[in-house]
Amino acid sequence: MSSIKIECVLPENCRCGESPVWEEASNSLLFVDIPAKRVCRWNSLTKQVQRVTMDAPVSSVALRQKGGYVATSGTKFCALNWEDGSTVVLAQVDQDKKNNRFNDGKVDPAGRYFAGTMAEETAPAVLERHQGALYSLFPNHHVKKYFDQVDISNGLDWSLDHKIFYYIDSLSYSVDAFDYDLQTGHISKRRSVYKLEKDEHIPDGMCIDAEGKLWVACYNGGRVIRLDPATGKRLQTVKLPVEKTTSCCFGGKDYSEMYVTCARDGIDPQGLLKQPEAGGVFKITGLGVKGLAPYAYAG
Ligand SMILES: O=C(O)[C@H](O)[C@@H](O)[C@H](O)[C@H](O)CO
Ligand SMILES: [Zn+2]
Repeated sequence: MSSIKIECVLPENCRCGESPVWEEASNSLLFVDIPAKRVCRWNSLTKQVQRVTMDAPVSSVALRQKGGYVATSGTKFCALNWEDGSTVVLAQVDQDKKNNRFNDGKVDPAGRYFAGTMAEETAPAVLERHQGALYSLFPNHHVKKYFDQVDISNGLDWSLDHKIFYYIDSLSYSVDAFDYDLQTGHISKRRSVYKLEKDEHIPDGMCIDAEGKLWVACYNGGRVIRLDPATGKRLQTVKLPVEKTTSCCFGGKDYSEMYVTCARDGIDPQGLLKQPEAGGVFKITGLGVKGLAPYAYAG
């Protein structure tokens, strides 16, 4: 039996931390603080954080094969030059929906950048429904729209054989799967693989491990859960000392550590006394399972 250890490695006080991504080349964790319009890079060796502020809420960040990063900011897919903080717009979506912004995003095994949108929230999980859509940015900067009517587009990842795309629309309280065609980037045959239980609250960010099991961060549930998408069973629950856990990824040596982001917004002063580390970045060790390296955008 492995012994699980959970520690807050960075007390960043994120209003809404999200999109943790491990960058092996720099031994760093990238993540965003959405309403703070900030992309952060925490060096796990020096413990130093670098921060770049963008001009709109930034909801996800990903590696780029050419160097630097890509990010979703407002309703734009952008390239981000880390050295000088400059951005270049690669594409824009939802131009007819002024109140929309991107939410979670991730690069697929072929180098396409997937990300979905949502209406801006007036409070956590309070928003105009069915305004979002799911998109991907191809390496040639062409945008493909998959479907709309999304409430809160959230966690996403691909199966180890690249034949399944897993996806969360938070307010459906479901983790869904689609057949995936890696060659074309097409998805089909949507089905649910897991419905959240009441005390698990809202499914948010998600990542797959090296055994093909899914890890889902439960917003308001203060936990990450491990699911077997083949059987629809929950295999494990790992509780954290903060309630608004938003997303998770594997990183560190051989991707044997899990990093979890969380939010501080929406917790009253009384609540913050009980969870002073809300908005920090957490590291979980001793899970006994590894993750995968993130893919980098190919455009
Ligand atoms: O982290 C995200 O993905 C959203 O942008 C957040 O706002 C929360 O998920 C949401 O409030 C709960 O559903
Ligand atoms: Zn999210």
